[in-house]
Amino acid sequence: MIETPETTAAPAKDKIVAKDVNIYYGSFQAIKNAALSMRAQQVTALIGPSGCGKTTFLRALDRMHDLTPGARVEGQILLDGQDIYAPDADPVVIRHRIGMVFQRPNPFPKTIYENVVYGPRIHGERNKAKLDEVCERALRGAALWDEVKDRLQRSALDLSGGQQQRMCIARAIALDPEVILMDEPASALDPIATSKIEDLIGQLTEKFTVVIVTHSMQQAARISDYTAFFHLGEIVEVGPTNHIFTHPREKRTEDYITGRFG
Ligand SMILES: Nc1ncnc2c1ncn2[C@@H]1O[C@H](COP(=O)(O)OP(=O)(O)OP(=O)(O)O)[C@@H](O)[C@H]1O
Repeated sequence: MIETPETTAAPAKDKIVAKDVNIYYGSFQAIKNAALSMRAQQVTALIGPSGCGKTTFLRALDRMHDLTPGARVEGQILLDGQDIYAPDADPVVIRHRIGMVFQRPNPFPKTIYENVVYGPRIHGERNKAKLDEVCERALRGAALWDEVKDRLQRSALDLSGGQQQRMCIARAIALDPEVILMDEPASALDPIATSKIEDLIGQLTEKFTVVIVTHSMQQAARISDYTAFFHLGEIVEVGPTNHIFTHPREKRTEDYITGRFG
């Protein structure tokens, strides 16, 4: 067979694949039969109206529901083909490979340095030179090094909200994860700090796979490669972001992106 350029081009590899995922809080079903492939070193945005299940789905991707009383996840979530819910899968290892950044910056009441090296320290790293190197690399990766390099021993609580959020991203990077999950990481920030976070997310895909929940369709359009539209616990439509925003297949997606509901 003569191969066309389409068949020879290497498709982006799937990093996380969710199959037939159902998530319950007690008897309430928050996610229904969700299926989604999240490509390696791409940004996948999860959008949809409030309460549609975006955060619930995101938290399933690193087994955070293990910590929620009454929550139950059914189905498969494959990380590089391995089910993270398999009986022999270790949640500690999974959370090492998949980092999470929350909606509000959550610095610990410690120095900037201690915040960033927190993960490597609790995983047993004691070597000061190694920790210094991790700290610098993570802060550079989070585009914060130049702003804080002269005050690493000052309290992280003295940083601005936007700096705190980039420091939280540095704290996630310090563990050298493969995937970074972000739950509306810029929603508590002003437009300038938001724009810095958005620029940073673009740079993160040089190394990491990013999955981000956002309320802002403009933000999803600016920063993501793929977009999944959630509604009432279902993934209604998923595709390349420019396609979803210009040629949605489903009426519900079109109604949402044109502002008819949500
Ligand atoms: N811990 C919980 N216990 C019970 N129900 C919950 C819990 N967390 C979320 N829910 C419910 O699950 C549904 C989905 O919530 P979720 O937070 O995932 O939505 P969302 O799309 O992220 O919303 P938002 O955009 O407002 O943050 C909602 O009906 C919510 O009330």
